[in-house]
Amino acid sequence: MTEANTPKTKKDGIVFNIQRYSVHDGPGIRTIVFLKGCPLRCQWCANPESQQRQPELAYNDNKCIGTEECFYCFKACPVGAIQKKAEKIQVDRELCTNCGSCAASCPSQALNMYGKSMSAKEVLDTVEQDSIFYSRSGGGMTLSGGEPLSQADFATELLKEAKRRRINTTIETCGYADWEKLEQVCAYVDNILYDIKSMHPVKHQAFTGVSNERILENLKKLYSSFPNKAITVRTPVIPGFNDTEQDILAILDFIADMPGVHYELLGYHRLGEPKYNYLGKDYLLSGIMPLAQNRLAALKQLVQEHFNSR
Ligand SMILES: C[S@@+](CC[C@H](N)C(=O)[O-])C[C@H]1O[C@@H](n2cnc3c(N)ncnc32)[C@H](O)[C@@H]1O
Ligand code: SF4
Ligand code: SF4
Ligand code: SF4
Repeated sequence: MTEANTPKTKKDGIVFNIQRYSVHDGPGIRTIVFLKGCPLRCQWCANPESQQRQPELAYNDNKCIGTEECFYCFKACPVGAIQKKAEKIQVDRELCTNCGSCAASCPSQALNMYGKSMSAKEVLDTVEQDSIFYSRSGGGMTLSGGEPLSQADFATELLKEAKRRRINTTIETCGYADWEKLEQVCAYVDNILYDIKSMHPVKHQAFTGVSNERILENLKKLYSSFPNKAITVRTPVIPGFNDTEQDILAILDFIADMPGVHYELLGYHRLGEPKYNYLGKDYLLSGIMPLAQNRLAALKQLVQEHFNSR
């Protein structure tokens, strides 16, 4: 491992991106901190680089200047995982240990590491650079990922530090974690964005790798344990998985006895698709197009009418 990828202390976390000036994922202008690691494998996941907990190597063929020009990566790899392929390279993922040496030697950033070790102070010092925007817009820091609860202790450190610096906090979570971890983290969160991807346990298992039982149970506990927190349940609408009226009505039914909980639909997008290729992974939904605007609008209308009739 290179120095940047080696946790400096036990308290450090693995962060793969800090995105500034976001107007999604919480109120106002926000800085999104993306933590690595997730127990789910949603087939549509826009952040495949988030799923594995440890830093991992990405290779973008388009940026490689060619093995005739440099081939520094070959010399840097201690395990022989890099070979020539049509004047460029290929990475043998079976051999690769994600040590990062090749990425450090690559002059064109064709090779890159997703994820690096950071302390809570380092993260918050970056987040705080935008505090002027937060105070004007009601924004703050959002923890995302990956699944922030898979680094629950680090997430708690980040949130505590944000609170100490009077920064508003939001978390985006799939809700799949031990209840104690969810409870621990949410104690320091102002807004909770909580995904319910489907009410159907078998479909949920098939498309995300886990059943939805624990997720649904955790939402009930969250609602009763934190009556004053702002909770928004969200559903990414994925064609062929959960894009029927019945799918959405079943979720609305589940949250019907949780007054005050907001609900939002997110349109499926394929912005993450190229990253699957960089990681040597297959994108299983490559033939699936985003939902037509009018179908998504009709589902949003359904949600609106449901709330109006309550
Ligand atoms: C990347 S996830 C991270 C937080 C957490 N792991 C979760 O799934 O809620 C953030 C949000 O992006 C949504 N999302 C992921 N991939 C998507 C895609 N291809 N299209 C639309 N929304 C997507 C998720 O449903 C979630 O609401
Ligand atoms: S990250 Fe993988 S391919 Fe790159 S030097 Fe390390 S082992 Fe070799
Ligand atoms: S070091 Fe980078 S640019 Fe050079 S051959 Fe390897 S991947 Fe291509
Ligand atoms: S739970 Fe979130 S981060 Fe994890 S695979 Fe699904 S969409 Fe991606």
